Amino acid sequence: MSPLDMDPYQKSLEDVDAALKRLNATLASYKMSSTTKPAVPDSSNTQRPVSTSAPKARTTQKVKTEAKEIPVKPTPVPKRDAAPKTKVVPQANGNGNHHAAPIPSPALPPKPIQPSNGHVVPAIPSTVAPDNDRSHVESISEHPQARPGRLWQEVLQVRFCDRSSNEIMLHGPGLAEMKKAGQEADLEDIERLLEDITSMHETFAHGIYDGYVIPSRIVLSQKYLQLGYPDLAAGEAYKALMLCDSVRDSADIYHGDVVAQLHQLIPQIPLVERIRQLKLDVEGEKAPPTSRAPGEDMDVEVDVWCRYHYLPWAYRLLSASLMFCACLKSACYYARMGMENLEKSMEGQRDSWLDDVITGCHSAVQQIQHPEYVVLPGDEKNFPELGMVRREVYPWNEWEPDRLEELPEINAMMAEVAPKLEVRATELPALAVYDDEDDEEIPMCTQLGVFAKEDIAPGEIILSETSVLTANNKLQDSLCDACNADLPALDSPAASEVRECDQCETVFCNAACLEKAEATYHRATCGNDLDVLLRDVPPEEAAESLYTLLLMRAIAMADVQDCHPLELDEVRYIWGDFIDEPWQDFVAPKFSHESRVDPDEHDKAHGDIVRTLPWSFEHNVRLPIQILERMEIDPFGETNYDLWVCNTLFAKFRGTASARLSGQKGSGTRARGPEVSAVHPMWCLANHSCDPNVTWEWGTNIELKVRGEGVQWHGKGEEGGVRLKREGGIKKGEEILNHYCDIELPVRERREWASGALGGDCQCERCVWEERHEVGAGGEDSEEGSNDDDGSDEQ
Ligand SMILES: C[S@@+](CC[C@H](N)C(=O)[O-])C[C@H]1O[C@@H](n2cnc3c(N)ncnc32)[C@H](O)[C@@H]1O
Repeated sequence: MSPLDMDPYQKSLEDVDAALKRLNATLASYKMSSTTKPAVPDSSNTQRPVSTSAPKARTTQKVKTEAKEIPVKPTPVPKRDAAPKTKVVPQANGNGNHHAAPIPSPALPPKPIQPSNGHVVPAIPSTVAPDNDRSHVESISEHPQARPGRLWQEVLQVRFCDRSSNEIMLHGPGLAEMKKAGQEADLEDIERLLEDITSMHETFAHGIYDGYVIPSRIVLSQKYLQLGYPDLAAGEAYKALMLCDSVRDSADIYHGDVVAQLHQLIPQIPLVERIRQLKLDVEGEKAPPTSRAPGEDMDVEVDVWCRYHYLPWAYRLLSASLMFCACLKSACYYARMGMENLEKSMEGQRDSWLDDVITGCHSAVQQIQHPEYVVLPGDEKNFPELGMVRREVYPWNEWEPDRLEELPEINAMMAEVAPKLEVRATELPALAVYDDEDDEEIPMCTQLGVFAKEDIAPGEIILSETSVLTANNKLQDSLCDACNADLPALDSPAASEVRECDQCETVFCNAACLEKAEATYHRATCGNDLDVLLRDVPPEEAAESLYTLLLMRAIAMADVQDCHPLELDEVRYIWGDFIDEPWQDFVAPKFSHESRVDPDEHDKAHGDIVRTLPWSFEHNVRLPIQILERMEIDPFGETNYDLWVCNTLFAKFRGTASARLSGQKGSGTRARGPEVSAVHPMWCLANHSCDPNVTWEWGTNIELKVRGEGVQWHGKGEEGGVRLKREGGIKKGEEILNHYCDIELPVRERREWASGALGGDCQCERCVWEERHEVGAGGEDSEEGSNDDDGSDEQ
């Protein structure tokens, strides 16, 4: 067959193969000559790029120090008896080239991708099933998975610097600004970005190792950033950084997979560029390769592409995204790491992005004027770390149910715990978007509420629910791990009922709780030391860590029950106080120098969308990834636990999880923040009022009890010298009104307490009246509340 008869694709493959062979020969000769040069240090030289480990030690595998790596925990041996699902848990392997036998993903038809030329081309196909040894990969024609499609081209084009001129390129190919940066965005741009994000999620979910392709993570991070999700962008950039880190460390659990993916990707980059990069590396002696084993020609390239293109992008995206999310301490930390890395690799070259991030963070700190929060301008280690991000049903979230359509299912669940109650749609003030300074009418929204199906007498318990979606941050085993009830005293008769897991000694209040735990979550957490991540935290972090512990339990439940975490009964019907703003109002973020250095511009990186979800790098990125790793769930390959899923879970837990101080009642000990928390999915459908008709109590079960009588408050008026109040008991059709705060407090304190759960200041009749009258009376609210509420609990 003459070359003219050949299919042009086949022809180009052969050309590339021939060129590769020539390249290998050239490389071999370079290597021969370079071994004679004493100036080229070996892989243990001081040029080894700094570890990207987060401010705290990263994974369960090892703690890295500057001088040496100290193994602290052997690779956990798989211990679950349940068959693995679609996930593949990477195994530590020493040489980095062998995988645990992967269970292939179910064969899903790939989604067609619309390329820019308008022709429908096949979707990015999944990577072919890996062979056991991929270190020999040298020829692109052996790897027919070269992927067509615009998106894959973007992945292939990720570049950071032009190494021939030693200059930093102004923009990576994926970070072209939207057509109308700084203005209402072009809907076509948005649609394209959303399609791309969804396609990438699908690729990560169904391609066996696609989650390990570093530039794919970078492109996804860039796309999130363009759509005003710097929180999600930070998550992807952090993952890219972890993967880059693993490339340089052959003992890292991800090393084999990441290197294998780069072996497959790099041959798809134009040969002329590959050769230029390699020649610069070999001739330049600027930054000798670090992770190459003898005879591994391809690893030279892997190292070069990682170090000069992927790693700098990961640092840029991570530090800038964290700054946009007001996590200033970690933004500075990663910007400085990025600078250090770049200076080593590129002879003192500086990156304006990273410089801007440092400037932007310092300016932001100077703007913070809080009497209780004083940070010295240069004290980066104490910069603030908590921001707010968008709280929404993400456009690609297919798990959120239409609760109005699924009312029959919800009511079937309600009937099991509260036979006299039913769930219905109701109109509520939309507090999260209401600004009472404006004095405008409060916008209303349709949500769910709980109603009586019949007349109910005072004192009756109308709902009794248990849940294993619980958490406590006490290190001592004084609570049942499943229901979080206090364990009986050792000398009490009930002590004989207490049970222990025979593998890990976790304690349960009785055999039923042990059984329930085993069936619903315990296998995922048994013996993997998850407690140490989050328990016994300082009081100021207690509430935050409880939400993360709830997240951990939800992940364990989904893993053991083999479902998506957003599908869990305990989670599915919970409303996360999402704010769905129309995309028409979205303002395309700018990525200019000004938008980075000026803190007033940082908010605009969120697309001018209302933000109500508290967010921190530690609790929303680093800890969730650590939790997954400890549960032996692959954070790169298992997309059910993506960081957007974690954000959605956090949104659902905030405002619905009940919390209490365990064992504090009358104990006389100093309060140290909430220690126990739980999500009861039916209980939390009842709305709040500061004049409630029920009280609640939480021990083993959570219970709603009908009040004997209502709260006495001035606004109810008087009749014949007697103050009026709500009658005891509940009439058929009446709404069940719970309370999310201590109703004996004055209005301002009640509002402050409940605002986290309500999304804003309570506007119930009592609050509105008391606020109005308090103002006239110099803020005094001397009214006495009913004692019917036990006041011991909080939500
Ligand atoms: C625990 S859930 C209650 C059930 C919720 N309505 C639903 O549809 O799932 C708490 C959320 O309900 C809404 N909510 C409850 N009580 C409210 C009130 N008095 N005023 C305004 N919104 C209320 C807030 O959006 C709050 O975040």
